[in-house]
Amino acid sequence: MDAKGFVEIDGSFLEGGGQALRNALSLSCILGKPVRVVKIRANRPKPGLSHQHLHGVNLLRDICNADVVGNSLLSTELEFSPRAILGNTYRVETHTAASITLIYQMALPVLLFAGRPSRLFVSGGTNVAFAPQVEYMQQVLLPNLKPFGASFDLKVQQYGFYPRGKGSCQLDVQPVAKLDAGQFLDFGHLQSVSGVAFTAGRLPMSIAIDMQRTAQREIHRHWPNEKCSIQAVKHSPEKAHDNGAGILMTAITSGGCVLGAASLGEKRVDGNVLGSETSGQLAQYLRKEICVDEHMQDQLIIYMALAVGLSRMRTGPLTKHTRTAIHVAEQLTGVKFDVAVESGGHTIVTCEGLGQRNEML
Ligand SMILES: Nc1ncnc2c1ncn2[C@@H]1O[C@H](COP(=O)(O)OP(=O)(O)OP(=O)(O)O)[C@@H](O)[C@H]1O
Repeated sequence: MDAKGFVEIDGSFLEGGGQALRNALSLSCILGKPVRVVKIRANRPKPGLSHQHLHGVNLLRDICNADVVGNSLLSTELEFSPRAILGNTYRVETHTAASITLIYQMALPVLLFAGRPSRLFVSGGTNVAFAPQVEYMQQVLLPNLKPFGASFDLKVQQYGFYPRGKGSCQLDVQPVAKLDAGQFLDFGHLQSVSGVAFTAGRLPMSIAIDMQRTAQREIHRHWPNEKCSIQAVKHSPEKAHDNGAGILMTAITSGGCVLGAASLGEKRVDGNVLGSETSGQLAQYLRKEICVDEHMQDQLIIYMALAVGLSRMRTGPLTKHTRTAIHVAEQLTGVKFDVAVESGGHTIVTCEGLGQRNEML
């Protein structure tokens, strides 16, 4: 902590993207600790706050009635001094394709420690690159938060894609008194694979069907006896204004693990390629029998750090995002994460959480 009482977080460390900022500010609100984040997104081609990050910062400012210095577009340094988390209804209109799920990623842990239920409307992109697709948040993040005793309800009012955005969602969050420790160690065996392959706008339903068939065929090739059912949909014009295509596949195992893999169509969309890439990614997780997928890893770190008791996850090699999340969580909470690499490339991440209580309830 410096002389002015700020904990300084170096945003260029490891991944050097937006995640260090999101985790630092969420923890700042929950712990009531002022933070200064410097060198924000230093490793990105256009460093500093983008629309998504700026809207997230201003949202947390409103949720915590915080004092903020440096909250402007492309700013590379920010001081954030939170007050109590009250909980309310909030609206964020990004007017861009800023990722709605990443704004939710920042606000969700904070609202779990609010004094009353909250509702959060955000407009922007629901399915955009380098961020969880909204279906991933609903079908993979939500069940992975269950062991912590945390939950939310997420409704999509309108799907939105790059470059125009125009998506909108409603997130409802019930506060918790505390987070329980999460155990993600027992893979068991594969029980079923489900998911959704979608198109929207001018992209025809046949692309969704190609994604669906290829993805199902690949899973059945390796696991002929397990159920694999991917739904193919074309969003109506009322649900999505623009062109978009993507797929999310979710695997559930007998040990209670829920793993996801997702892909998004870019300029030229080949449904067979998207279906094959996504099922290939999921099959890799399943063959390795890991309990937490590559993207869920970093998203669970903040919950493990705050929980009461020992959380453990069995995953693949740690991503830079995860190591960044661990670094930020250790700096702000004082907890220690233990990372053990096992033969076969498994990693066991263990953390005795801070045992944070919700002072507002
Ligand atoms: N395909 C995916 N499925 C699920 N989650 C994803 C996927 N791709 C990225 N994520 C998650 O989105 C987050 C991205 O963090 P990151 O810091 O890279 O993004 P960002 O804030 O948009 O910053 P930047 O623009 O600086 O990269 C991470 O939590 C990561 O796990």
